[in-house]
Amino acid sequence: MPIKAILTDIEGTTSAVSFVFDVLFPFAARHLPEFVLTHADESAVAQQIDAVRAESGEAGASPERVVEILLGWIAEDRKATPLKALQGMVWEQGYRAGQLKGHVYPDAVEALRRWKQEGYDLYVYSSGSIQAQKLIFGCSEAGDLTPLFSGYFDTTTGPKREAASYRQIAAAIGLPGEQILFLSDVVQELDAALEAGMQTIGLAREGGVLEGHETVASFAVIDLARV
Ligand SMILES: CSCCC(=O)C(=O)COP(=O)(O)O
Ligand SMILES: [Mg+2]
Repeated sequence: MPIKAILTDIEGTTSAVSFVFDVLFPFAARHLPEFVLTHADESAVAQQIDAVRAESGEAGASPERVVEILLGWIAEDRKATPLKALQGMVWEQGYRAGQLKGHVYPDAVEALRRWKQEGYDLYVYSSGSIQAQKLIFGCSEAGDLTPLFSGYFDTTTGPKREAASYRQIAAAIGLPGEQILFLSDVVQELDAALEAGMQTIGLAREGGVLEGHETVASFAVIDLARV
């Protein structure tokens, strides 16, 4: 069956790992403490603080202790849903103030635009929150790319290394897995998507092979007719 939709990862796939690690994460680490302490009583933030307490097992953690936990999670690149939600809120301030501009590889911008024009539906699945996904593409160096996308998925659907998450995404998109092509730089994510019946292509931007998956270094060489 032909591919009808493309589901793409962000970090290491459409966008440089260095942008996430050297720009986004340090920005969040710098601004998150004041953001959390200032907005702790607002419901959207309070809800995430409670989720940090639940996930860390520290039910009575003060807001200051919650900030310490969050900074530890940033340092270890933990894909914790409440951290990702709070990072998205902090990054929004940076993007709106013009301090951040989303990095998207030019080959990814070109291919995504072409695929959309050819009639493919495009979706995003990242550990970054849906808010953060809309920001990186909406405030990108190439302009607002959000009109290209038909939907966004994050860890509220499930972890990226579990097949069940991809089954749920296929059901939400309304297509059988075999008509969805998943792009990622992480072999465990590709394995999980394959197990759920999706087609896969690995992105190895520095070269190399993602074992068990067709691997390319750029979106420019992906030929959807051959998938
Ligand atoms: C949405 S940009 C921020 C990316 C992020 O926080 C992250 O953890 C990257 O995860 P990905 O699943 O895109 O590799
Ligand atoms: Mg990735």
